Amino acid sequence: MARQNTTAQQDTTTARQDTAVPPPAEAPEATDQPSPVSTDAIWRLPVTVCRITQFLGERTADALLERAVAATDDAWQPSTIRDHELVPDFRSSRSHQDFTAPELMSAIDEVVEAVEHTLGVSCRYTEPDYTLNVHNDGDFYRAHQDSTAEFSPRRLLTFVYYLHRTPRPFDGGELRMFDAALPLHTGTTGAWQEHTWRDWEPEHDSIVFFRPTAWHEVRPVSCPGKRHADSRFAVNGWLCAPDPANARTRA
Ligand SMILES: O=C(O)CCC(=O)C(=O)O
Ligand SMILES: [Fe+2]
Repeated sequence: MARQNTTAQQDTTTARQDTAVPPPAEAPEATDQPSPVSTDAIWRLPVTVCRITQFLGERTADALLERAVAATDDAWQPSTIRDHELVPDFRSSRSHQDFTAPELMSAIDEVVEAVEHTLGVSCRYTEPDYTLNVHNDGDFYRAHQDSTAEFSPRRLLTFVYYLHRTPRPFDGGELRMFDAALPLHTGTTGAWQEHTWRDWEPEHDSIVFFRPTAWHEVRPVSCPGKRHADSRFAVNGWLCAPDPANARTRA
């Protein structure tokens, strides 16, 4: 047990006692009494998020937003989860699979080394995989992980880049990042209602990076006018480990 320095310095009697050889410890009696020490302790570790604002700069971001707004109507599909399942009360938004943003990918390349160091991941030889997602009035995405041992384990780093018109034409839509709950004793992660979190604003021209195993959600969006151009736009993707199925076989 820690003791206060001041007491140790002022009280010489105590100091001498501290250095004396203690009497031999008696062997503890064997007992069937359960220990009163709680084994339900949980470490709550704030999850690390790397966030950069004004990431591409006004001109590039505004041009990207206009491209996103103008993206052809027929390529928008209701967003899916996991194995392309449609689960409207878990995820409500629309996704555009064919949207390309090479200027965003180059900018990510420029910062990825700093992000790797901060998050403790290595993205060597990874390939980006991304979609454009829009959330309009009433849309949301409930708490999930982007990768687990079973689903999409090749995703090594998540990025989400936000775009919207100014002033922000919607309310809500924060990215909620849950703190990691690490059990001292395996087998318990605590009740879901006890989890703690931090919300991040989906600010135009900002980007966040986090580990794909982190629990996160998109809070419901309120956009009463329901105009497509007033949506919360996000280019959301991952840096993925190469698919072993595509590896060249040795000659
Ligand atoms: O749009 C966001 O803030 C996050 C979206 C997300 O979590 C996802 O698409 O997996
Ligand atoms: Fe996600």
